[in-house]
Amino acid sequence: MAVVSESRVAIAGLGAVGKVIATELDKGIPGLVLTAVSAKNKEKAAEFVGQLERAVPVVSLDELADHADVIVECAPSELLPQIAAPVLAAGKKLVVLSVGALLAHPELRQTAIDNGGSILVPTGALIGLDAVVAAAEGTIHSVRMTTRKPLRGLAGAPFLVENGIDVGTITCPTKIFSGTAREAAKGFPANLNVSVALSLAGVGPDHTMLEVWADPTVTRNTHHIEVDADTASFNMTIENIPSENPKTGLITARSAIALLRKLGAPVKIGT
Ligand SMILES: NC(=O)C1=CN([C@@H]2O[C@H](COP(=O)(O)OP(=O)(O)OC[C@H]3O[C@@H](n4cnc5c(N)ncnc54)[C@H](O)[C@@H]3O)[C@@H](O)[C@H]2O)C=CC1
Ligand SMILES: O=C([O-])CC(=O)C(=O)O
Repeated sequence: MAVVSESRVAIAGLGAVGKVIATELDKGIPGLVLTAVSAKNKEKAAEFVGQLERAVPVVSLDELADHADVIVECAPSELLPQIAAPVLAAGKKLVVLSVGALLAHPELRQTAIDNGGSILVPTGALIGLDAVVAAAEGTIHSVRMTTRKPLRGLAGAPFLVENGIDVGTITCPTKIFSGTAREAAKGFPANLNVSVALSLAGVGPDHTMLEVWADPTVTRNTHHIEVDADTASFNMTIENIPSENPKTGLITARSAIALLRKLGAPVKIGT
């Protein structure tokens, strides 16, 4: 019988997403083993990994590639190039949650190509990327997305600060942004990664159109997508329960875990 070796997984960022992924890896996912984490607060991280069944080292972002075959990026978006460059230069796999930051760093794709690395983008907090990727094999005519978030799921976004919008004063559903996924990535780097993932699956960041509503009547981060293609038209909605980070839906970590599980699975479901 063939001996299947385990892939070593490291996590960059132990926040709402990273802690859940680390915990699930520690519980056991066939073919995968957690081997390192990186965190801003090393003492808190050491305490966290100390509670795992199998403690792992807390290392710097630059060292992650030395410890693992697959590195999961779930840190603030501005750290993406620092995390990704050494991983891809070492020809390893990088799972990216801060998808929006990929647009500002197209050089990462070339680093992956030159060194045999790969960038994996999970569906994350969105829905339907399997169908969008399939439709993109033919011709997609249009992709539109509408996001509604409770006010605390949007607070502090650079677009709001730059435009003097105080979501705290909003008392009824209010459209606060209309534009492309590329513009959303700049204006909402911690809130709308999903729109960039959708754009990369389909017609690209300059042709994926987005509306964002600050909505005091919703408690969930809600994303609705509408796709019109030559093979199908479809629209879907996901209502995400916020995690300990109100900007991030609980399903985000689960999507990354499902992607990791699929890496080593003998049967892989979905495009
Ligand atoms: N692709 C998608 O569908 C989604 C993507 N996201 C994105 O995923 C990323 C992670 O999200 P969350 O876990 O909710 O964020 P979070 O803010 O809860 O966690 C980020 C963690 O990174 C840590 N960190 C900060 N500086 C660091 C450094 N120098 N080294 C190591 N760690 C550092 C922070 O202390 C924090 O614990 C964010 O960029 C978020 O915008 C979130 C939701 C959906
Ligand atoms: O969890 C969500 O609703 C989406 C999110 O924060 C993001 O795309 O960055």
